[in-house]
Amino acid sequence: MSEAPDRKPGEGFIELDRVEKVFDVRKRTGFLRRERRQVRAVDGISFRVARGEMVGYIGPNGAGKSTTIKMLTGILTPSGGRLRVAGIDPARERTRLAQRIGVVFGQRTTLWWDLPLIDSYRLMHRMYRIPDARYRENLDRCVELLELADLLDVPVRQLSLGQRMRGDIAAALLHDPDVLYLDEPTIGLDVISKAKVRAFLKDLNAERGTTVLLTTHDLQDIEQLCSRVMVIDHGRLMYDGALAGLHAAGGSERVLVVDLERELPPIEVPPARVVRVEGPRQWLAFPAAESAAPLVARIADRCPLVDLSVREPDIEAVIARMYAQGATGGAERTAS
Ligand SMILES: Nc1ncnc2c1ncn2[C@@H]1O[C@H](COP(=O)(O)OP(=O)(O)OP(=O)(O)O)[C@@H](O)[C@H]1O
Repeated sequence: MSEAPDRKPGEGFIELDRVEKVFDVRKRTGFLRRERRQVRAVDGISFRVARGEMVGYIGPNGAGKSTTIKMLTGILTPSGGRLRVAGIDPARERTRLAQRIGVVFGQRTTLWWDLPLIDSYRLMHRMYRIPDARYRENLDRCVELLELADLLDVPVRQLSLGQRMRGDIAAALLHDPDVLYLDEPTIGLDVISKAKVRAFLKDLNAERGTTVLLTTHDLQDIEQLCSRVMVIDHGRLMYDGALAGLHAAGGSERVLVVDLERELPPIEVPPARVVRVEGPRQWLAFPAAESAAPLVARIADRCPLVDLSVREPDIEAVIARMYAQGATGGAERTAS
């Protein structure tokens, strides 16, 4: 990163202090009647993210994730509280902040639909006034690591979802941002594309110290990329800590699916338990916070194993269980 840090070590690079966002919504309730209602999308959230951290920001639909990200980019102005990114107030200095942040919305593209990919990059080169040498260097690096060389002359509308996503990630990084907001970057991607995107983000964070805030419904994104996860629901921060702690708080389980050479009685490998058997295939539930490797080794030791896969719990289920157990007190950090 070329710019000097704005914050002293230990201070938050992204700082939210009791941030709120209230929307006024008007709903037609009769021929001439309209009802005014307030939606508290973000309800007093406080957190700090240090420079170089990679943090997952998760929650059910409508929890307030996108609203938070929009306030962090300056698209939306908070209704209350204090918010700073790299020492900048996003709503007041949106243009200055734009030089420091990159944003990828998985469901939308920032690329020009009808233009070849490279033309979008050339336009961004000018829009962000990126020095030529820096643009070249960043572009070459992204093209190599995101495997974009054969795609540069292809119009964006002809790219597959996975290709387009890699193109979008490169676009967000050409100006060397210190912070990257990723909103569902692996949504709809196949296993190979997901792995490529995750590997790239990991390298980016390790080599450049880019601070990453990641919104996703895919727990594997979090597991592979983030040491810390924040859970938001109804606009409030419900959990802030390690993913393992979240699993433990919700008592959530993963499922190991094993294909055996032949039909066998249910395998006994506590604490895992067989939850389903269909011919030579068995499903074993085990605590999500534990590694699958020792379990697989124990099964392979005593059964003729042909194939296996691990199914992750979905985020909604983990959060629902966390509520059911009233376990938010298990958070490693204090949630507001
Ligand atoms: N511009 C708006 N006007 C009125 N209400 C809004 C607006 N934007 C969001 N909301 C409401 O604020 C709440 C939070 O929405 P938000 O999009 O932040 O949730 P989310 O966590 O990103 O959900 P998802 O996972 O579905 O994208 C929802 O109730 C939503 O309907």
